[in-house]
Amino acid sequence: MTGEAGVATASALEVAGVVVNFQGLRAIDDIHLTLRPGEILGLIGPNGAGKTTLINVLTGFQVPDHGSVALNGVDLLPLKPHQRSRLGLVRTFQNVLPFAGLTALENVEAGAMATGMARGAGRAWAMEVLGRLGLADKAARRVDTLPFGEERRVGIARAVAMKPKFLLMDEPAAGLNDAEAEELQRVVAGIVAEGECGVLLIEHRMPLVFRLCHRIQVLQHGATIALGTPEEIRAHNAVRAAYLGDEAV
Ligand SMILES: Nc1ncnc2c1ncn2[C@@H]1O[C@H](COP(=O)(O)OP(=O)(O)OP(=O)(O)O)[C@@H](O)[C@H]1O
Repeated sequence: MTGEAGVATASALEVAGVVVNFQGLRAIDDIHLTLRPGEILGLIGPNGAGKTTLINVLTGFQVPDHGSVALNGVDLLPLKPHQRSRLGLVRTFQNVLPFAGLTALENVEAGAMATGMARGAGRAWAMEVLGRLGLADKAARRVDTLPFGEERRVGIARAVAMKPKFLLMDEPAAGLNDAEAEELQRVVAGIVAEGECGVLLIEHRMPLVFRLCHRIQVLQHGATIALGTPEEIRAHNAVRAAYLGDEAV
């Protein structure tokens, strides 16, 4: 949908015609992407395809040379990272949980407070989010004493406490064992089902991506080479040749 000023107004995160150059290297080459509420969109591609650079464009850590990024019709490019997260664009990091010395509850509370909630309401909301992610009985534990999979889930809980409209997940399953990855899959599906938020999932574990995502967008050398349902991507010859190889998905 297009409004009077030619700005997209649909309820979505919309990337149009984004280009990023690094000293002669075109890291992102005319990317278009649409993420809707309630949708899990996988972003996959070989190392160096441009996935992290695109996330940095979305979150405001990389200024694109061309193109536009809009959230529910609001132009994000003039906004700073914290302003974008206030609008509901929230990111989880691969291996970073900055408050390792704090409890699970304190970490998730930090996410709640970032939305501007008062302390009491923030604590209650943080407890609710911990409960939703199966971590209620870990609230008082310092995160650096938790198993790796639970520590990772606390990081996701902190992002969920920020009430994202769109959640950007950068390799959430990296380093998890199979049981933890399966639990993560349930958690991500639950976040989308309960919160009506949309998830952009960057992940190298293909079985997880193909089970979880509604649509998958495949990047190579900074450009989109395929976009479709998991079934369509599985059957896509160029994707198999470029990336999936013999991996069973
Ligand atoms: N700050 C930078 N300066 C110069 N080149 C960069 C910079 N950041 C990324 N690149 C290059 O841009 C290209 C895209 O990198 P990017 O990290 O976005 O890929 P990726 O798909 O996230 O890869 P991976 O799966 O390994 O994380 C690569 O060729 C990379 O070397």
